[in-house]
Amino acid sequence: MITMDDIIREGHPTLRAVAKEVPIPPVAEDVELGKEMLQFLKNSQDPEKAEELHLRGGVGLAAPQLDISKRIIAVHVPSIDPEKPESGISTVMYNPKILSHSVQEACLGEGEGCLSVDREVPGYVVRAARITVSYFDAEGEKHKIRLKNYNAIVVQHEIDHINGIMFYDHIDEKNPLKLKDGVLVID
Ligand SMILES: O=CN(O)CCNC(=O)c1cccc(Cl)c1Cl
Ligand code: NI
Repeated sequence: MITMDDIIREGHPTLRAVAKEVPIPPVAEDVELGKEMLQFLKNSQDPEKAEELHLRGGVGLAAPQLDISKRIIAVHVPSIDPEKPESGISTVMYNPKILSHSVQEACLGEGEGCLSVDREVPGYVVRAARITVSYFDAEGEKHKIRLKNYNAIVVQHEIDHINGIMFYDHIDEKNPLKLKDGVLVID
């Protein structure tokens, strides 16, 4: 079971490496890893389990954060609207790839956090508001999906991880709360 002890922190070189593509269909070890990454996210969002296991909450996780330099990410973003269960996303992506993205940009009003960063880094992380992502699932099936708003932001944060990019690389140091016109602020 993955716990916080398995997560490497900033300064560890693996967080700055470009991770390697995995064989498709994923081998058993990579399938198992994906399952454990998704379970970690679910545990981290369960108040009892999170307390019992001392987990910080997370909506995404990338294999490099476990010192595994492979292009595997997991996302578990519950839908905020029970009437629209499809508005959340819960999946493991192998070799995810952003095929295209909107010109329109977006950021989270509260900024972003990272389990590999043991400090608050204030500032807007401006990303594409909408993305089209292709990825392979645990069975080796290819998917092509369009994401927007919070789901799109989270997947971009995770794909950054497999490219050695940290969320604060996107923050304008001189003026972290600067917002260009037209950037959608997501709350
Ligand atoms: O790489 C994944 N993590 O570090 C897990 C912890 N961070 C989050 O869940 C998180 C928090 C805020 C905004 C975004 Cl986009 C994300 Cl992803
Ligand atoms: Ni992160």
